Amino acid sequence: MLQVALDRMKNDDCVQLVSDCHPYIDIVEVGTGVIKEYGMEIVREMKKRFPDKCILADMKTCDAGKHEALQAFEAGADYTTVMGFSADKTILDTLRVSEDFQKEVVIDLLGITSADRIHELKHLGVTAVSVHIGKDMQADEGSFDVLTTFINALEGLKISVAGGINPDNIASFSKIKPDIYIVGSFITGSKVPSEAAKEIRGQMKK
Ligand SMILES: O=C(CO)[C@H](O)[C@H](O)COP(=O)(O)O
Repeated sequence: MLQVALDRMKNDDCVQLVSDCHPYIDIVEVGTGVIKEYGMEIVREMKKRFPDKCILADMKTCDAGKHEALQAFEAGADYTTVMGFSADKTILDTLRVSEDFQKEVVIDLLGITSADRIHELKHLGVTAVSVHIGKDMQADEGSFDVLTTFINALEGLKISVAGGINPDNIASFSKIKPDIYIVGSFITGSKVPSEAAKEIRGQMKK
């Protein structure tokens, strides 16, 4: 699946971009910064406007798990994100809320460097993770080592990948056999976002 990440964008531009890229995307990610700007209202609006798409609220929760998971799911999100380094209780609380709503928690592995934590997360009941090379880490080639380090530990999990994915580097993300490619800047920063989304879709097939 292709998840388009809406980051550093205005409300109307988010709506326009999803309308333009509609045939090529499966999941709409309302980025953390966009949520900080507009609050849960933007999640509510995206679900209302695009009921046929899955909506991911990139809450990046790291504490107060129950409250933030409730916020996301009550606003209509199908997925919410929780940081992998959070306390186990935070993760368990969000998983419990997701069961009540029959929605999904995606654990963001940003900042996790040891596969041991992935085994612990599985033990807690986590089923979906995002292997994420952060915006500020993308310049450091060493940050991409996790793609190799995590391969065995990821077995059995639903995997998303993110971190500056574009047609030139998508092959290096493919080696961990992701279920979901998360693409932000390459699509949102493109002159014709629908063409960029179509191109990524083509690369995903390859
Ligand atoms: O979660 C994110 C930043 O924290 C982004 O949504 C994710 O990294 C995808 O965006 P890009 O393709 O621009 O890296």
